[in-house]
Amino acid sequence: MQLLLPLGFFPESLNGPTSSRLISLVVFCFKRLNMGDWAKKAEDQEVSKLVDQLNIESGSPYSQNNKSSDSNLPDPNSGEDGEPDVADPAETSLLIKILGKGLVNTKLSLDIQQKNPNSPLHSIKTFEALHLKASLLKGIYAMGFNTPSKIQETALPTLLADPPQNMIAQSQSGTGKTAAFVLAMLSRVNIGLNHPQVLCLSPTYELAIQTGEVAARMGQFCPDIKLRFAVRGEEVDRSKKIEEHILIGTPGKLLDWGLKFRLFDMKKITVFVLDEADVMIATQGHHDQCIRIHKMLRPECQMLFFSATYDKEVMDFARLIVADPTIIRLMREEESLDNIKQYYVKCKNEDNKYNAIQNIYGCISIGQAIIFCHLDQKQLALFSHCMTRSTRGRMVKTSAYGVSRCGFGLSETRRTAAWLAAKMTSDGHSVAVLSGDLTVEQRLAVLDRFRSGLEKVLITTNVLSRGIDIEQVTIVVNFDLPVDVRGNADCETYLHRIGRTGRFGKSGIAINLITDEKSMKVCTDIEKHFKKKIEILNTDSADDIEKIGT
Ligand SMILES: Nc1ncnc2c1ncn2[C@@H]1O[C@H](COP(=O)(O)OP(=O)(O)OP(=O)(O)O)[C@@H](O)[C@H]1O
Repeated sequence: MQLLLPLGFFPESLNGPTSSRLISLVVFCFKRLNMGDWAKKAEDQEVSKLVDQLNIESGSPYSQNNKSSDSNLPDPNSGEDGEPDVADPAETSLLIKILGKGLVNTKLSLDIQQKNPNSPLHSIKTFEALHLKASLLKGIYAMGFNTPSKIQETALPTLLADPPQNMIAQSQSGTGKTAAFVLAMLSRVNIGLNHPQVLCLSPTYELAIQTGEVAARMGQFCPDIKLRFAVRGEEVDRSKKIEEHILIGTPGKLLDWGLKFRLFDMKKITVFVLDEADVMIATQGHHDQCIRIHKMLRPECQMLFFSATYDKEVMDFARLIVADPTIIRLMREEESLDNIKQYYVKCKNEDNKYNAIQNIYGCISIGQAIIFCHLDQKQLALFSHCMTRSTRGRMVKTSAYGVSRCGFGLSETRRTAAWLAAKMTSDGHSVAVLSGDLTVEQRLAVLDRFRSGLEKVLITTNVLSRGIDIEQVTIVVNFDLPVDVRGNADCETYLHRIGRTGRFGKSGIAINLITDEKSMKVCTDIEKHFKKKIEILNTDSADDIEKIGT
């Protein structure tokens, strides 16, 4: 079995940090090989009937929104077509029946949840039913996936269909979107052709690496499929065309390689995946780069957009640039998962916020925690400078260590990750800080240490709000609630942040720390937006805290 490891999967020419990551990934894949899980197959008659019904009633398994395929892209700011906020209910009601139900009980085991037709993790069919290549099926089972989740079961037949169909898909955080599009990417590769055929764009370095790791694991029995990361720090020989089949990376790097250096031909791309599509469309820098790439692709290229959230403008825009997409959407109240219990804590001031965290830690056992802060640029720059100097490239006890060494201005800049990290460290917690201001190597090192459990608390910013998949995270704390530039609730970011816990049906806790009317209003607006209760938690009461931990 060891001989089947995906050595051929890894590009020969990789050097730098990513290649060593790939080596450890081989080891990782090897460790995780679990061929004992082959057998389990769950069929649920009732929901199978629903799907059959769906086929009959809609004439197509999925909603079709036949928008223009015009490759002359419209002005993203002009969006005046007045489309409804959610997809036409008549078109999507059946889909929503399958996808939209929240998880019902956080305490149920994964298996039970997957058998529950009301759970978005419920599987209607088996992976075999998708008629995948045997080597891919083997990879899926080796990852421990027995049955597809709802998004996988619903999306994969369309993703794998011939002729290829475009898709704009939404499913809640941690329900298996990445695995779905990665499977589609791997299935589409023609190993007879030695050039890039699949592009997968991620908003951050970490997410690109994580997606590549999923692809490597899933493709571990497909040694001929080659993948390459197109991320910051990844060197490329400009005199040689890229030969790997799949490129996963950030838009800027892919644009450099494809357009500036012409190291591969965009016209030969057959699958284009936009992960976290809404942020890729809505964020200025990403938007421009993604659209430039998109414009260079052939109209026949399969476009796959995935995210847990799409606001109206983003969805309208996506529907304009993706020709005839199959759209899988959730209703607003179904976007947040019931397995993530949400609370808010009223605090008098920043110090009091810290006390709330202390009290929670004192009363319940927490696997790993992610704490989201707002960091202003000045603080970040100073903090990062201190860290670089104090650690000399090594990431040991990163943040707090660096902070104390450089004498970070604790008094007036209390509301910072550094301040929080220092305080938590002095209380005996093992803490790491990850912000967009670190070098990519530092960021990856911090994340790796946290992922492997060396640090139990990760203090971070929105840079890690999306996609990062760490099973052991049981609690997410919004030390500062996410707001947009005008100070209004940033509901999408909130949902992605809390989605770092409660992965694939596990139970999770999200805690929002509130200090004033402004932050209370943000919290209430988020509650109203998702139509999901955020309960008050009194962290001065051990009894109350214990209740949330049960
Ligand atoms: N069919 C499956 N069976 C068991 N586990 C699965 C299955 N599909 C995905 N998973 C696991 O569930 C976790 C979440 O999956 P994934 O990261 O694909 O979710 P996502 O929807 O992309 O999340 P996000 O919205 O945060 O990006 C991962 O650890 C993944 O390995």
